[in-house]
Amino acid sequence: MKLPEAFMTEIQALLGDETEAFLKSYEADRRYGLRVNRLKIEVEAFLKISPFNLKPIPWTTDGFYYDEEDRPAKHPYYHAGLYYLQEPSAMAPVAVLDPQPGETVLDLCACPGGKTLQIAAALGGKGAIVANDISTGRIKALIRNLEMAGATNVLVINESEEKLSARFAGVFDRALIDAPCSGEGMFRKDRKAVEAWSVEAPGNFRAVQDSLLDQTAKMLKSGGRLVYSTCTFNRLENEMALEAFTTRHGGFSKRLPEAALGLDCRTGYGRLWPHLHQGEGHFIGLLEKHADGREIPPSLTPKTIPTKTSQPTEAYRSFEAENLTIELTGQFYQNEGKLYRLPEGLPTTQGLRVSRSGWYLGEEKNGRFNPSGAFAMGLKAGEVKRVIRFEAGAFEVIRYLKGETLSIEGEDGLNLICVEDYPLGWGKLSKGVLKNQYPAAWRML
Ligand SMILES: C[S@@+](CC[C@H](N)C(=O)[O-])C[C@H]1O[C@@H](n2cnc3c(N)ncnc32)[C@H](O)[C@@H]1O
Repeated sequence: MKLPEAFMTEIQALLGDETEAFLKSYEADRRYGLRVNRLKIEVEAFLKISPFNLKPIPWTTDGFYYDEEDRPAKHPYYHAGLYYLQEPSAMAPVAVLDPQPGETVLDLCACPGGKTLQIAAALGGKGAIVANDISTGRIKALIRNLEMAGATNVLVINESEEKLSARFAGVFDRALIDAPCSGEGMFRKDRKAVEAWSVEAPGNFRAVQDSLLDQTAKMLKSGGRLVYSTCTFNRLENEMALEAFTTRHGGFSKRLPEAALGLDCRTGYGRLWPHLHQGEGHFIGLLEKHADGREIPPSLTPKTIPTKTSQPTEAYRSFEAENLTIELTGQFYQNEGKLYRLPEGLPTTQGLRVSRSGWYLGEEKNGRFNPSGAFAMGLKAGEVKRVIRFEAGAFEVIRYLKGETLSIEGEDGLNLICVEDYPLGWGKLSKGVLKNQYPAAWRML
């Protein structure tokens, strides 16, 4: 492959003698990655049922290489959200961020959401995530991915970093900036990325990268951790962006990623290279805000989100009593008949463009509550009174995922349809006929 001269000069400066090995890696086939969704299933349990040829990705505890011919996106387990398909080196930034259950985490450039899902799995449903992206068009895919994965504690926002930082000052324990960049790490898997690149490209991204860093600095708590990552190799968008940032903000210091992750840390930051790591490559900087960093003015300390209803309506509660074995707790929000459960402990979002206020439970129409597909995906089989379970290899499961009506035995009424023990969606059974409620947008083609 012909690579741009200016790009190769920078690679030579970074890699010296290793440049040849780097170039040779462009002849190798790309590797494919799958990350087990621990919101749905433990890694050990997944490995027992997985029909794929999996090999561990060294810098993760839940990521695996699979063979292209495995076609995991075609399997019912994919529709059950048991895993997410993600480029292997893209799994490293969240491994370095290392979010903990109960924390409040910002994912500033979140779409389409691979890293948001990884954060959600690490939190295990405890704590809250704000997933933001400037692109209105890309948010839809993010919401769909969150819903299918059963991530219920994510607030999705579609705002600029300036508007966000004005509202979320001092709120986050950890923040991820997976920044827009010149995409040099995409050259091997996408030849069009080479054509789109120009000598000016790295410099063109710096202004937005600097702004994302500056605004995130305000949003972290003292002692909070920031991961800045890109899928590009040049120093201008990586080391130099972070050195300039720490010069502008004295309250931050550089930390090295855990040695156990096996990243190349020779520049003082973490890197994955296609000739050293089986993946396309990534840059990862880890910074910590000093505990004695600038304090947040009291007027900006977070208040709980004000809600139109803090409790769900009668219609929801009667749906719950009829169909579930649990009673949902927490704070709820109802807007134009649509009911959400809010993530906990976040400031008010009034005046911000909120694309999804947490877990979308369903819609009330004419006094009746109709549950959403997202509600089904956030539940466990044991939390619903009537459940229909299909084997992964059963032809009914494919017919259900295609939106077809099925003739099956079971208890009349609303049923949670599962592949084995893992929810896929709802269906209403009446005298042996299952009316399919699988969302049209999620159907298998
Ligand atoms: C590398 S992609 C993020 C990938 C994502 N983190 C994932 O793992 O799926 C960069 C994202 O940054 C978004 N973006 C660009 N400028 C932004 C800004 N000023 N604020 C927030 N997001 C921005 C783009 O729309 C794009 O979705």
